[in-house]
Amino acid sequence: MAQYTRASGFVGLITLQNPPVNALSAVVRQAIVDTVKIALSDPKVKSVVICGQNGNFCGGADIKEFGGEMTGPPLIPMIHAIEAANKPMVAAIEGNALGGGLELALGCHYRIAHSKARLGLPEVTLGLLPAAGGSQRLPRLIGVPDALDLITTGRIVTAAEALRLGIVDQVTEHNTVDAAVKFALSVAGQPLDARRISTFPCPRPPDSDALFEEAMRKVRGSARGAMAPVACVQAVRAAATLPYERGMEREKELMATLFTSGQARALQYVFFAQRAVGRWSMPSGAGWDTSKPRPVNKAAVIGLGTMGRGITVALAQTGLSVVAIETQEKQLMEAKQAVTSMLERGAKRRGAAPALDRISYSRNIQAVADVDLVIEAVFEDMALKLEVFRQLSAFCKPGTLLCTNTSALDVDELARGTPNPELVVGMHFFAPAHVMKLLEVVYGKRSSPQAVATAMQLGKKMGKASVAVGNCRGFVGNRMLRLYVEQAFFLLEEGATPELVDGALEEFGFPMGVFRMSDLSGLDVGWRTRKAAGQAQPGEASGQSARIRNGSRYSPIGDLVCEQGRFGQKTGRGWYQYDKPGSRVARSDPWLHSFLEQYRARHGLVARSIDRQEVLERCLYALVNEGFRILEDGIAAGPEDIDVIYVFGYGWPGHRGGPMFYASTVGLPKVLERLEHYHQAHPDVPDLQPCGLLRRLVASGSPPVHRWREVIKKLHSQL
Ligand SMILES: C[C@H](O)[C@H](C)C(=O)SCCNC(=O)CCNC(=O)[C@H](O)C(C)(C)COP(=O)([O-])OP(=O)([O-])OC[C@H]1O[C@@H](n2cnc3c(N)ncnc32)[C@H](O)[C@@H]1OP(=O)([O-])[O-]
Repeated sequence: MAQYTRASGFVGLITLQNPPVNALSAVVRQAIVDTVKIALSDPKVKSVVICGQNGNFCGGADIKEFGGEMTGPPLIPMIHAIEAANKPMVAAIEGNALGGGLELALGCHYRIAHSKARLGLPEVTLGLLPAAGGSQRLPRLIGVPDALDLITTGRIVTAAEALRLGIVDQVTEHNTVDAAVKFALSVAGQPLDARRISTFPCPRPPDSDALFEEAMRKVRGSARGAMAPVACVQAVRAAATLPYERGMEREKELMATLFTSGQARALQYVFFAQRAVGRWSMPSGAGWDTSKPRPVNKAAVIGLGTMGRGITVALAQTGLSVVAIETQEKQLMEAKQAVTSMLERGAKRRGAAPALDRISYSRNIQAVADVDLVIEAVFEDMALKLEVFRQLSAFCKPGTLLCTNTSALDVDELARGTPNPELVVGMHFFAPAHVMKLLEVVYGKRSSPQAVATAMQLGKKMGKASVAVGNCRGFVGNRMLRLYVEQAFFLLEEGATPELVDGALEEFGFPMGVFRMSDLSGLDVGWRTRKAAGQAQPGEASGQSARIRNGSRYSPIGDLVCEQGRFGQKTGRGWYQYDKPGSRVARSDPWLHSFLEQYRARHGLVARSIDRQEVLERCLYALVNEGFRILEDGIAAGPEDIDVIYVFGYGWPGHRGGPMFYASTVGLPKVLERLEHYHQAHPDVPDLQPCGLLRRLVASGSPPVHRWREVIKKLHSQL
């Protein structure tokens, strides 16, 4: 819908009305076409202002329409008609002007933005490109380098930066529509040819071929197989090398290759999955719409190691007051310095003032007396955490939420150590905590829905993709990861190399394969977990028993490599070798290859040729299978929860949609058949046995992923 009114007697005012973001649905597009016609034929009207209802200009094309047949007037001619208008068309931009919304504004002759407005062409994040003239008009307006940056990254800019770039003509602190109407009156009757961006020559940067080759090299390097960033470079290149009409044809061609691609569907699934996880629920039935969060005005962080420092920064950047507590003087001073420089760097990037004054530091745990929520981030040791929770329960005011950043310990056991277990939840951040977008909010058996609601709301405030999950060993992310790593170890036993396994996973789209990632995070981290679980046993046992734990196959390869002091980048040796400790460039290590041959010989294992397909199937299907078990156990409410966790916390390529979405694109019957095949080949690996829920979904005709929640709900209601 779009409403037409007159403002100040001579200005036609077109207001987009499609809450919550005024997306350009078919109905809205038709209404724009109609109201623009009315305004241009209204003799009283000298100029026209286009704005959005509810302080939001326009969130772009209606993504919900992409899955179906496109109806209604197309965007491109609609915007052309606005640009060709014989009366000044002024866009009054409040809130968001994104994608087709910014393209609509670029079709106008002038753009007035509120200082809090956000502008951008994020289509690439949806597996698309700006296909309503954005890839042709933006380079003509702001130049190729800045347009390339915005279009290939999908970066959203503030009004201040948009003014500096030349995207908008004016920024106002006051009512934007009033300012736009006043401006529209001031330009009434002025010539417009010089304001029609599509007629602008596109400034050709010196040596533009080199610039585009460099841009292409860069996006291919970071895209990890994603098609859209590459198409975005090609579209902007068309703007720099072709006349506008031919550039628009090229834009259309490129968009056609993307629009129906699996990658675009996967990224749009991730977009809606991110919104779906915000509508969280617990097995009790309580959820986002029935649980009111408690207000959090002041928070505390206990333990200022790497995680504690990142969490302190993430909290302070929300505008909250934070008490940062570390009992050791030296660590406290070091942490203060680290937090200060992280805040200053972040503020510089955002062009804002660092929130240094929001943080107070203390060595005394009693400083938590007036906070609303505490996040504990001390060393991963149950006895230590229980002691901290005991003290917190003594010093915190009634009702203070006690959150733990543990990544592996039992949240219920921690809660049992306090007088109010209903106030205890896990807030599992990912390193670096002020950068990584994922937050697992872990509810225990006694956690109150209000505690979960509060943690989820705080997560959203920190800009996190927050996912509510049940308490179990490894929660969701790490629980699935164990199966993925285990298969990688087994593949080494059977003849693969770290290079082969990592090559297959990186070709799939992961930023790093399992062994390069292990070298980065430190092999000793996993070793400590395996030792704590009683799996890793010292020394080199030989024979079958060395490779069996609790009746199942176990690979001691990782333990044996650690016993050599090879912990990865930090020791300069791990699965790969590095020039020196701390360096990041991995090189194949002949020592590791001969170690693998000797290991196989000692255990009577014969290496066989393994291809990339088998690597993918074993590592990814084992992880997916555990995902189905997690859904079966009710630890995660739906596939979207698992997929958001893996895309925003474990480097799963967004253009593959996440593990559960990926399984649905491969086809559940295929995943089931392959798991049965590998379980038959490896009967000593019970985790390869297909999960009952997977069998059930296949038996019920493999419904599309967005319908799995129903099947799961029915399954749980029958239990
Ligand atoms: C031709 C052209 O070149 C191409 C092809 C395009 O234009 S492609 C499209 C390009 N546009 C985008 O990429 C912008 C996408 N949107 C956002 O980034 C954010 O939404 C937001 C604008 C910054 C607001 O954030 P928010 O945190 O305030 O609210 P929300 O929870 O996110 O959103 C509130 C509700 O609105 C829904 N929604 C948001 N944007 C939408 C859109 N463009 N289409 C359809 N629904 C949308 C969203 O699913 C949610 O629904 P529900 O969950 O309540 O049912």
